[in-house]
Amino acid sequence: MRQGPAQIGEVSVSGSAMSASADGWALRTQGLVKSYRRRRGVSVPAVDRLDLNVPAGGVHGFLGPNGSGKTTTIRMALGLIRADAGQIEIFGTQVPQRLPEVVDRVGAIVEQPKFFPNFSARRNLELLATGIGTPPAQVGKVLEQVGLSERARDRYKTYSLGMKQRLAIAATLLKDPDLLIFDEPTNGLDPAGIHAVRLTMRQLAGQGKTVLVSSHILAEVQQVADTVSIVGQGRLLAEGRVRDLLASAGGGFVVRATDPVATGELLRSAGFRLTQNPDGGLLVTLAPDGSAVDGAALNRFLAERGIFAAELYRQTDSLEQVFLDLTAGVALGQPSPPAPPTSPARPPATSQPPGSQPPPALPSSSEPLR
Ligand SMILES: Nc1ncnc2c1ncn2[C@@H]1O[C@H](COP(=O)(O)OP(=O)(O)OP(=O)(O)O)[C@@H](O)[C@H]1O
Repeated sequence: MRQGPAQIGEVSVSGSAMSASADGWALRTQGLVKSYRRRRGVSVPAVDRLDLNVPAGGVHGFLGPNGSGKTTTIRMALGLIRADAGQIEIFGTQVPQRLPEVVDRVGAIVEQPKFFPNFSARRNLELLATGIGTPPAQVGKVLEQVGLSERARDRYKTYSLGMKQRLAIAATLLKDPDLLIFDEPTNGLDPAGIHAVRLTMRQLAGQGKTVLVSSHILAEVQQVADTVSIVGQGRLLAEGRVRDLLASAGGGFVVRATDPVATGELLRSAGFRLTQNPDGGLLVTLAPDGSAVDGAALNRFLAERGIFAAELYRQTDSLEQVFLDLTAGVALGQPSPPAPPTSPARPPATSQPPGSQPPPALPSSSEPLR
């Protein structure tokens, strides 16, 4: 980082300068760049001058559409691939240069880990624990932490997808890390599985850990994250507390119809922007002309096509809407909007466990947000 660790946190919060220890941040990147070479030798940036600030403690959502550079960023932070430029710190320690110093404080699921299908969950974890020199007693503890104690003796191959994912989380907990990095942990899970993983993430945060969770489903992470970084095309679009970002959102309309698939297709083909509402129904966030949705016009549009919504109501709280506002009118796959001005970081005042205090402020969301 440009600032040495001692300066990290020399910031102004509510008008008063305060300093935070380097541990005030779990992970930070500055000017991070990674390009991949495509056919004909053209280099395309997957991560583009990314400044990421993940406060220590709490759940931090790393959000953005498919292909926005989340996995690439995570892989660089874990030393799995090399950055072209920029810097990364984990708990104030520069990585990958000094990764061995912090590696034990980090647990990550980037791809589905391999477990032996015919071994029980407990046996699989015992093998892993032996491999990394963790006391076997830790196995029972991590199974308890992810709510798998009851099924620990069942064979891995009999596990549901959600249980497999929770076992993967348990594996990352064996080292009792301070920072957990989960790349799209709810991919492919049913609502019950998603709920269980969410609950696990909240519980881990409650124990003072930092959970960095990436997802392309903004609405889903909105329910579990204290703070988020929203990226688009490799660049930071917004960062801050979820509640601050939501306060800036324009909202949309939720439509509940008897045939949500057909209704969704109809709306999409007419040019409406929509997404799945986390509590059910379709969340229509933008009218075909890119303007805010007019509830009466939406109702009329549906009725004229023989669709009578069982419910249609205004929904104001949506990170999806924040994202759409930030990329206003710029369709995904188009050039990204200019990067937000780099504002000085606002790290937590202390490194207390997050469960005991509200999430710390992040770089001002008022800068990148309108
Ligand atoms: N090994 C690779 N070689 C070439 N291009 C790559 C490679 N890995 C990723 N990319 C490209 O880099 C961009 C960012 O991909 P990345 O997987 O980091 O995005 P993501 O935000 O994690 O997406 P998703 O939500 O789909 O997982 C994409 O355009 C992708 O096609």
